[in-house]
Amino acid sequence: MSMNNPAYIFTFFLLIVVLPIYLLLITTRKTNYKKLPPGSWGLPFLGQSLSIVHAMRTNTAERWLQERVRKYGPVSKFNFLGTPTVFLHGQAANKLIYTNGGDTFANQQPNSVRRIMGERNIMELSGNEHKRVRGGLVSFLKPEVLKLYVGKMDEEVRKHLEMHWHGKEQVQVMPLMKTLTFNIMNSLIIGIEQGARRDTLVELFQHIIDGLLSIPVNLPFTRFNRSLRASAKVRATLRELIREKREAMKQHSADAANQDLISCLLTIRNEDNSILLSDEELIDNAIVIMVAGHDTSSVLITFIIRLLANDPSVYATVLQEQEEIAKSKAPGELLTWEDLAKMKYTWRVAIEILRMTPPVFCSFRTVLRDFEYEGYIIPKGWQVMWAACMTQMDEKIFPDPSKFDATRFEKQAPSPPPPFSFVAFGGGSRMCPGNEFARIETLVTIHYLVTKFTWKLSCRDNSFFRDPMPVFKHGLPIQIKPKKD
Ligand code: HEM
Repeated sequence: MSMNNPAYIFTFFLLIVVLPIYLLLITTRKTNYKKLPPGSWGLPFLGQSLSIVHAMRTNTAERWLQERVRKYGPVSKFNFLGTPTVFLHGQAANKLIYTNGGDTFANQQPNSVRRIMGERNIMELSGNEHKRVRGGLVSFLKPEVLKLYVGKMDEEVRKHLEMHWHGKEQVQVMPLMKTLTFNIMNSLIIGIEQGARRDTLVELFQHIIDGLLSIPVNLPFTRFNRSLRASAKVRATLRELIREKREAMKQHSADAANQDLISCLLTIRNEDNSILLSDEELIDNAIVIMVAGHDTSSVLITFIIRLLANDPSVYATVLQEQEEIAKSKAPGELLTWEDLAKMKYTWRVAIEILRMTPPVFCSFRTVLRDFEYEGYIIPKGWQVMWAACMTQMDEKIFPDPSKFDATRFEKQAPSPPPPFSFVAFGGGSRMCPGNEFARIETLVTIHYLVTKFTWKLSCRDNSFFRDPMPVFKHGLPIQIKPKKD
């Protein structure tokens, strides 16, 4: 082949010029990207959103995540609802997320959640803003204050049983527990008593919840659109309610101020006498609390009712504990804070249920600055996602994780779970401030259920799926019989 031959010139050009440039590009690209976590971006825009939403709806989401971990390890990237996301798994990852200050992670929710719940809701805020709003909410949700409301919760539970359980042979547990916990929240958080206004809010809040993890496409008839419209209507109702409460406080100040969370927040002032929370902050946070509070607790109580129907030994121990407390009360006497302190076994049962089936499946943070974890770079602007079930069902931490064992959480158990492994209520500065509220309403409800009724499951399929909260396919129907007094 002559040196002037065009084929020779072309080959020479390839070897001497193009190949070195190609190799240079490849290696540079490798250097820039080699530390990004493994995983694929999936479909344009949608990424893996449809696949994970489908896994939740078929109750295979835990398996979906476990397969990711098997394939890519504890750190992997994917695209969720249009945002580059890194999925982190393990106790060390939980610790990293819960203990890192506001400079690495912001508690920004997916766009759909932010638009529905409002920009000023506590889950969107960081640093001092978060501290201020959280401080306001905790001033009502702390045990010293909530202990004064045990009687009010007791009355709500009894009213509920009177209206929806007594005189019935069959009930659907899941919708009823939603009604009950929603009514408790209505009474203690926003202070709306029974009536048409409450009934409208129940429906609107269900639309809000349905849209939270939906694909954020705002077209008529999408879930997201229905949720946004419901959120606007709830806001209008709460604005009106705040106006009424202010008016009532002017008339009979002290009484009206101590009725519920909103009234309590309306009275709290900063040192310079300015109001602690603006009306918009009050509204956004009342919505968050109503959503965060009623759906989670109703799921927990429903799981307990299912377990008590299926496990005679756990049922017998819970019943014995509750009957002893019932025996110590006069007819009609309300439960007290001290009674709840005696319900230790019942609460351990609840905690073990939260371990195996945490109502909150996964949580998110936004990455504020590039950081390195397990040898990978997680870039600023990405979203971090983690799931409580991943450590709570890890056999290295909780041996035989699929076995229900309420003794795991006994103080004297041989090895209590290590920190950041049981995270059903989250952790760190953002740990659920409603855990005490949830404990009270759960214990009061179970007390009256086991002492006043017996029940058995009346449907073969009592399975559930996630939407994103657990939903029982048939609402968990049960046959009930009242106990003789
Ligand atoms: C069984 C019941 C409940 C469970 C399992 C639960 C679970 C959780 C979890 C896991 C978080 C943290 C999420 C994260 O880190 O991103 C959280 C936060 C929160 N929960 Fe709960 N929750 C329950 C009941 C309640 C109740 C009854 C209320 C209100 C009365 C409530 C109010 C809140 C609020 C306001 C936050 C946000 C805290 C912050 O960002 O500082 N929760 N909850």
